[in-house]
Amino acid sequence: MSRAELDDRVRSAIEAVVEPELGRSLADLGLVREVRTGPLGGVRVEVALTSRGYPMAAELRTAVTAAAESVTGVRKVSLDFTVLSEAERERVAGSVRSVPEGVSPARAVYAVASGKGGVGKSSVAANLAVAWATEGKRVGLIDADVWGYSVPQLFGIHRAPTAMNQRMLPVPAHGVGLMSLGFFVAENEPVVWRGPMLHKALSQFVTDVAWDDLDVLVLDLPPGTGDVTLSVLELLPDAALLAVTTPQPAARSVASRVGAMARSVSMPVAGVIENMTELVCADCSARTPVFGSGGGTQLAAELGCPLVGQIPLDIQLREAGDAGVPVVLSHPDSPSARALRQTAAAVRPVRRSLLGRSLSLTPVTR
Ligand SMILES: Nc1ncnc2c1ncn2[C@@H]1O[C@H](COP(=O)(O)OP(=O)(O)OP(=O)(O)O)[C@@H](O)[C@H]1O
Repeated sequence: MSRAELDDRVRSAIEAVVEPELGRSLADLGLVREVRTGPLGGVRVEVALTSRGYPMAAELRTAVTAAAESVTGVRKVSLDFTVLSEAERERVAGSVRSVPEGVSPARAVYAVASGKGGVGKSSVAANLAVAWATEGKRVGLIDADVWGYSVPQLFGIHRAPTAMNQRMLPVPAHGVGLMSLGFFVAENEPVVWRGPMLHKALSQFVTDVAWDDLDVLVLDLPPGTGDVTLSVLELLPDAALLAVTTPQPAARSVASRVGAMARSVSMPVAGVIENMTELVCADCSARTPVFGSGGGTQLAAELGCPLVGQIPLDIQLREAGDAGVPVVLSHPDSPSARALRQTAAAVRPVRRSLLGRSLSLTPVTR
């Protein structure tokens, strides 16, 4: 094969790599500056980064190097990064889109809620998002749990999002685009904002973020039935509720208030997820219902929706959350990861009834 042919093959392989922040190929974004192969299978590659402090350089280096090395005849890859000029950056930024106000950024929107804190709502939301992403869906996750945000920790991300064309880019991690108030505050700093400011922040997370044609948008709601939940419903009227509870009667009865709130604003309930269903003994397979049993089934019956999943108590789930890699990725064969994947497969979109909704239609009289 001639050097020119090898150059072409390496260029095609590299150009197919997807730039993680914008979710588009390097060819699309025009970021591959140079590919030059030497006589002994050495390749010099130059790729332009979209900004000086580009946060995904390590990931991009790994992906570009692997793509070049996958071409037969390539022995050694040397990759240099440069940065787009202002004019080039403006061209790329011009293609950053966001959804117009009032239009849903995703085909399905699920608001994950619980009656009280600590039942595992955020862990479930994070793992469902990753499970859908591993199925090939384009998934976004908004951490609407503004006072108790845990998405940065669960995904191991502690940096602010990149801004482009006056839009924030979702922070990519483990295949999911993320947005969280936690990305904007120093670690452990309390959030003391009140209702209207939080509503504004959430509305920016929906309309000022470049969510690009998502299949699924997951919202991790704060526990309870407060203002933030109502704000979310106002901003994303097509959201369907996924109610998380433990099997305990007390947890179920608080969760049922969330269901009642959803009904009062005509929000459909896509399902109930029972978390911490039982502890499975690693050595003897004995199952212990630490938090009692029946809560999920009863809540589903009360809300008139399916029980879409039962997730066991699993130390690997807790460890994975602490390590910043959701359990469906870090321990895919663990009991909780299996149950979470099954749950993701069982959730079906539900449409909100048009009854009682004001439609933006004007009747025509002849
Ligand atoms: N099935 C499970 N097995 C083991 N540990 C779990 C399970 N589900 C959640 N946990 C652990 O329980 C703790 C609380 O979980 P998580 O933060 O997801 O709950 P939450 O309902 O979102 O809480 P909050 O509303 O306070 O944010 C975490 O340490 C998490 O790792």
